[in-house]
Amino acid sequence: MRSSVMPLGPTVSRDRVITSFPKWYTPAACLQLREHFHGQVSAACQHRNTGTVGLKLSKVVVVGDLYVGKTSLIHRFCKNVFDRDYKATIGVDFEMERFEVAGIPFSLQIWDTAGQEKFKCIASAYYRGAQVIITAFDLTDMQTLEHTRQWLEDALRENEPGACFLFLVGTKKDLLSGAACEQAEAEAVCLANEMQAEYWSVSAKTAVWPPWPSSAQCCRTWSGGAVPSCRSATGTSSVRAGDGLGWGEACGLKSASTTLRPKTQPFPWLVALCSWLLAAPSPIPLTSSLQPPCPPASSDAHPHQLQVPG
Ligand SMILES: Nc1nc2c(ncn2[C@@H]2O[C@H](COP(=O)(O)OP(=O)(O)OP(=O)(O)O)[C@@H](O)[C@H]2O)c(=O)[nH]1
Repeated sequence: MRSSVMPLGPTVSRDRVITSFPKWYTPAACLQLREHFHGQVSAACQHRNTGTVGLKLSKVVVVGDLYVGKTSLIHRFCKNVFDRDYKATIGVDFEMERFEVAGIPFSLQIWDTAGQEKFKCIASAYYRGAQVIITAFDLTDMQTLEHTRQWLEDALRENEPGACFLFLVGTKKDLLSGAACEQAEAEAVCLANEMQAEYWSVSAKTAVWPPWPSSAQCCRTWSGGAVPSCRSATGTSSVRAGDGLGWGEACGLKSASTTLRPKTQPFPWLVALCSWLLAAPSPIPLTSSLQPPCPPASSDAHPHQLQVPG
């Protein structure tokens, strides 16, 4: 994983100061548990001794079919605007966002790539050096979900194996509801598990986060990096924890009655992304964050919840 040191810049805006990480979108859609944070990172955050983890700049590349809403997503996040008119991205575009995550100055360099075939050649030149690949698809057009495999494959080809954190993001959540939405999300969660990506459904239009999608209660069995299997389930008993490799641990499924807490952060999935990046900062090799995992702070550990003293 590559990372660069940034010069100290202006202070970040208040909504970019993150002191606790959000819960998963669904348990089945999440890969990262609190105990997966490297012990050194947790300790640095707890003591606000960020010198040990450094200032971070991370490159995020957003890929996916044309018209799925990549630009809209980024614009909502960076500028808090939504444009109903479609303007195709020509080649690539990029935005920079500064954060303070758990006391650590942190910058995301977000690359918006064109979905149109004719620009693919230009866009793919920018895949290299990504720490995060976000593969986006349109929840109302399941063909775009099928195409995410190819987009991801292309983006991964330009990067070192195992060097990127992956997200699968379903867009235009506001246009879909009920059974159709549940079906689309269930399929997407399965694919995300296969890709070893974290899944989120989002809407750039409403920026509102949906209630708990009960149909997405997929169980995940994961054994030491093998491709996970995925199937519907209503309970928790069939979940088998991974073999101690950290990322592979099953996701603490709760019963179908569990409800997603209300939105507390405008873009929890991007905050989740920060938490991933923070979990394995560059001075600490990624592999060392896998074993041994640092002990959970409490028995009800869940993803993205590294609390920092206020
Ligand atoms: N209702 C709704 N429409 C959306 C949403 N996100 C994007 N759109 C619309 O979908 C169209 C395409 O959005 P873009 O963000 O330009 O899509 P893109 O993936 O960047 O497209 P390319 O640049 O060609 O790759 C636009 O008309 C947007 O207004 C959403 O969350 N809800």
